[in-house]
Amino acid sequence: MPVIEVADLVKEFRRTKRQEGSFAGLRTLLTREQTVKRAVDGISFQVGLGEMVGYLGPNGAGKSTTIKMLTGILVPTSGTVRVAGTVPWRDRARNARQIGVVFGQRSQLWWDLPLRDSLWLIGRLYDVPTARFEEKQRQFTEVLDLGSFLDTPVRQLSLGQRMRGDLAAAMLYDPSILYLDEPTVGLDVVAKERIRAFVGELNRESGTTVVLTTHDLDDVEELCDRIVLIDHGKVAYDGAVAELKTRYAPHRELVVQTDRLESVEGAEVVRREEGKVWLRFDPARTPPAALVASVLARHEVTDLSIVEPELESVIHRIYADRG
Ligand SMILES: Nc1ncnc2c1ncn2[C@@H]1O[C@H](COP(=O)(O)OP(=O)(O)OP(=O)(O)O)[C@@H](O)[C@H]1O
Repeated sequence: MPVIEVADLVKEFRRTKRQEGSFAGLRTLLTREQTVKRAVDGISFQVGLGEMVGYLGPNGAGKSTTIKMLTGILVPTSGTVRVAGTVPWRDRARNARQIGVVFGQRSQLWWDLPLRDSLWLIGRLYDVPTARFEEKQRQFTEVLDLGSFLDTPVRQLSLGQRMRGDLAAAMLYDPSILYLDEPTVGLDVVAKERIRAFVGELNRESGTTVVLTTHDLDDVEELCDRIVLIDHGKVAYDGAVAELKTRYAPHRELVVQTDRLESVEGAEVVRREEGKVWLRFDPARTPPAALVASVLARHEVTDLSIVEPELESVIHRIYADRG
C-alpha cells in the first residue's frame, strides 16, 4: 500500500534576471525580466508502507526541492502529492504529526537550551502524553547514547551528538514516516554507523517508512533496497539497488592470488599486480561457481574473492551516459 504518492510533480522557481553592463541595477529593476528554473520536472513515484527508499541525484538535481514539497514547506507548480492521505502543503499541521524530518545541515533543536529541554518542548508541541514521552526519552537515550550530553546546550554539542539529538527529536511523537536529508554528512565512521543502526532498527521494530537523501552511498547500501535516482529534475531510475547494478554494471570481477594465470575461459584478464590477477566476467553467462572451480582446478591459488561493482561507479556511469 503506498503511503507516499507523487504524480507529475513540477516545481519552477522564478527569478528576476539581472541585467549586465552600465546601470545594471536600475535596468534590472525596470525591465523585471524573469528567468524560470524548473527544479523538478514531472516526477512520479510511490513509496510503500515500511519501505526505505534512497532518493539520490547529483548536486542541483532537485532532491531537496522534492523533499520540501513532500514535507509541505513548498507548494508545487503542478502535480500531486499525497502523504498518508494528506496534501502536505494544504494540511501542514496534520502532515507534521505523521512525519519526522532531519536535515543534516540544519537543526530543529533550540540552540541555547540543553538537549533535554529541547526534547521536552517538542514533546509538548506534539502533545505527547507524559508517560509516553518519558518512555521514548528513556529509549532514545539508551539507543542513541544521549546520556552524557542531555544537559548540554545544543550549541556546545559536536555534530554527531547534535545529529543524534535531532533524530530523537524527530521520532519522539512516533511519526510513521521519516525524511532524512544528508543525515551523516560530516560525521566520522563510528557516528555514521550509529545513525544507520538507529534508522535500520526504527524500520524493523516500528515499520517506519524512510526516505533518505544522501551523497554517501554507504548509507544507501546499508539501509535501502530501492533507490529513486533523479537527474535534471526527472526520474532516471526507480528500482532495486541490486537490479541497478545488474542492468548498468552486469560484470563482476574475480580477484585471484596466484603464481601464474594466462587466461580462463568465460572471463577476461583486466589487470595484473603483485601476484594478483583480476578477471572480469558476466555472471549471467559464466556462473561464478563454475569460474571459481575452473580456476582452482588449473592453478595454484592462495586467495580468491569476487568483487561487486560499487554503487557509486554505477551511478556515475548512468549520469555520464545521460550527459
Ligand atoms: N528558492 C530557489 N530559487 C531559485 N532556484 C532554486 C531555489 N531552490 C533551488 N533552486 C534551484 O533548483 C535546482 C534544484 O535544487 P535542489 O536544492 O532541489 O537540488 P538538490 O538535488 O537538493 O542538490 P544538492 O545535492 O546540491 O543539495 C538547482 O538548480 C537550484 O539552484
